[in-house]
Amino acid sequence: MERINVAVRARPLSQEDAKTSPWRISGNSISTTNNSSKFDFDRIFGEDCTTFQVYEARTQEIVSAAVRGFNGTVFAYGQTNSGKTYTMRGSEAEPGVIPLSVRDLFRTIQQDVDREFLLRMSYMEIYNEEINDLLAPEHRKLQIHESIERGIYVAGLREEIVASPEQVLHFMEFGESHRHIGETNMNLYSSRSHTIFRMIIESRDKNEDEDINNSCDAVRVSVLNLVDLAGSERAAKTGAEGVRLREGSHINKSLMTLGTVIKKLSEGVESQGGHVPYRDSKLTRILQPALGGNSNTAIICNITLAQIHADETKSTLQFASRALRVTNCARVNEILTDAALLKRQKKEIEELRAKLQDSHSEHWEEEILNLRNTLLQTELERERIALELEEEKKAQAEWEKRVQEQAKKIENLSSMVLYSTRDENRDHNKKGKRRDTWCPGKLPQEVFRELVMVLMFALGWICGVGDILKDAFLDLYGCNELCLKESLMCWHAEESFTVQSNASGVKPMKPKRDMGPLLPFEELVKEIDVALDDSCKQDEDVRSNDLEDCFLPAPSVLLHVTSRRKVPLPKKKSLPLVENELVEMQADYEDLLLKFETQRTMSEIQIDCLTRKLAEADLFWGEKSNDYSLYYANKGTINGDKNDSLRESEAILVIKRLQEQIKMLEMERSSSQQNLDSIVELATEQNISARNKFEELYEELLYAQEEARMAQEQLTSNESERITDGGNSDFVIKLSVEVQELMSEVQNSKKVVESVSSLVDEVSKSFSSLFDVFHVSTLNIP
Ligand SMILES: Nc1ncnc2c1ncn2[C@@H]1O[C@H](COP(=O)(O)OP(=O)(O)OP(=O)(O)O)[C@@H](O)[C@H]1O
Repeated sequence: MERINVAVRARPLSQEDAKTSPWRISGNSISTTNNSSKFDFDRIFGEDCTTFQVYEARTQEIVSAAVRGFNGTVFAYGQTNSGKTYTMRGSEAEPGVIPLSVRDLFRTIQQDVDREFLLRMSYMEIYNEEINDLLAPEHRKLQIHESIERGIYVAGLREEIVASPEQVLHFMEFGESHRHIGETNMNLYSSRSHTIFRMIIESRDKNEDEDINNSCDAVRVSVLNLVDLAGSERAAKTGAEGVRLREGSHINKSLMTLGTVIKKLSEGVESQGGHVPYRDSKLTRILQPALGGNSNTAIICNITLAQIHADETKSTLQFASRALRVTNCARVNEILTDAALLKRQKKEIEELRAKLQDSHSEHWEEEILNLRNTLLQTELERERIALELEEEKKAQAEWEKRVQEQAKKIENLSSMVLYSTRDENRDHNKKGKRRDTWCPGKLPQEVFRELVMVLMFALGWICGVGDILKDAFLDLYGCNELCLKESLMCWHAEESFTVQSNASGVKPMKPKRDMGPLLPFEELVKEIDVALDDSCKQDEDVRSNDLEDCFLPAPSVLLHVTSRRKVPLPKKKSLPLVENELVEMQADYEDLLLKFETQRTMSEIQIDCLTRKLAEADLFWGEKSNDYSLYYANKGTINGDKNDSLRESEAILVIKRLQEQIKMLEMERSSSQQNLDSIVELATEQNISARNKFEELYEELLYAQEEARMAQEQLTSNESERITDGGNSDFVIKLSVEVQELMSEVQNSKKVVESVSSLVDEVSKSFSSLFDVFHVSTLNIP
């Protein structure tokens, strides 16, 4: 965007006018002497300035830009007799802007060796709102047209190809001779029309033929308008009457329209979508591109500083001030030759086709396949987790069953021990019938209980489950742990047994027994036999002491009552049943211990596994379930005896929760599946529609290609005509429009594909996040 350049040129004054001038110029400012008005411009040229200086200031640059392909317009504006024609056309003594521009134009072209130029010129006037061709005087009342290719143009206006400045000036002289000039009171040679001198500059790169694919095959076409406007005038001053009055009326009217257009543009009406009355006059209509359009524009406002023309000068300065606020947007005007246009369109079609193929549905099919694979993997993962959960549940049930069986066996064994002791009591009762004892019935039971306890503990110790058997025994017989330890101490004591009886003060009778490895079951049985034998002997001793009453000694004491080993006659008579039971017990115990050990190992492994998974589940559900966290946090305070049952409860609880999780995940997965199905369906529909669109576009492209080929053939045959009159331009324009439509359709299709792509991306992201949640949840499933 560039502002219109506005310069002011004041014509020389007579000495009298200079004395009375109300204006004062200071730099680029002009003001009235009483400071009632002040204006600033890009440049103000005083009466001493030459036309060349005016030309140099801005017009020279515009001409240079025109050679490079930018449109340019320079026009002189001002009241009549202010020096517009003097500035634009000049004289032999002082050439005006037009001849200076023409010479500069050719000079610049000659310096550009890389491009070849074709220059044409036209010269027209707008007289009484009629356009006359000054190069072809017979061409009058020409009409203004507008087309995509040429923009606004005067139809039928002659354009002479020129090759030198002299040729241009010659045609210009010819045109001037047909211009309407009339005498008024103010100007002997007053311009009665607006004249527009136009140079059309075409150029193309000289290397185009060498490199046919080079983008420089475009032709630049720029227009340079140099306009000498008729001056605004007041009939009272000019004394115009009749024809002159009518001319002045048209001049003023068109200048007023120009002023209105400049005013609207300076107010930004056009940029706000408002109406700018370009069509109200032929002048503004022809100059439309130069006013707020595609052109570098400069206005030279000619003024006179005489007192008598102060109002007109002020009006001109106001117009110039408004013009300062108008901006244009000049750009290089590149057009393509028909062949180049076809070539470029072909290239664009190839690019579009490549883009279409790039965005082919294979990509989406691949995406859908990936999504389906992901879904399948998720399904497999879910099934695997469900199977693991099922196996875990089975293992848990089996473990519970084994624990129950184990408890039942322990119970059965306990009952067997009880029955055994009962039978023993019965045997002793029988014995009691034969002889008196100090404690009939009591002693064998206690002794037997002690022995069984020791036996169980020893076996348990051997098998590594002493603690469990100890607990079972303590539960069965209600002994305290101290008692059991005492027994064990005595059983394995290194020191000689000491009789602890207060009543009899029994002395040590058994020698030291060396501390050896744990006894096998047979030796334990022997020891039991010895103990029983000793107890029987003690019975006899007690009886010999005639003790009527008895006290119940501690089992451990009774075990150590005597160390004498006698012939075990009584034992053989009293303990056959016990021996059998012991054998059975041994077998049962061994079997039980084996099973128990196996189960215990399995249980420990399962418990470890469950504990680990519970810890993971705790991590996952810790935030969601405070109750469970609290429960789990308090787990450590639970007695060791109930660890297994608690862990079992925990495992059941976790399994239930995990089952709920799985149900939720299955629901989520099902909803995800539905979403995915709908998305796949949508994507498939979009894909089909994109394919259809592609096929349609492809057919249209083929059709366009065919048309292009035909056009090329036609153009080849009419190559000579094509250069001068652009006979196929309409067809090319039509083809260009069709290609534009195709491109827009392709763009639309791309947008559809992009929208589908973004939709699939979003779904993929949501599915991915859902899968992550699912995956994290499955990590917590035992
Ligand atoms: N800067 C100047 N130096 C010398 N003479 C000038 C200058 N400007 C104008 N003149 C003289 O003033 C007279 C009027 O100038 P000119 O015809 O260019 O005015 P104009 O604005 O074109 O008038 P109109 O609008 O009536 O055609 C001419 O005789 C011209 O030589």
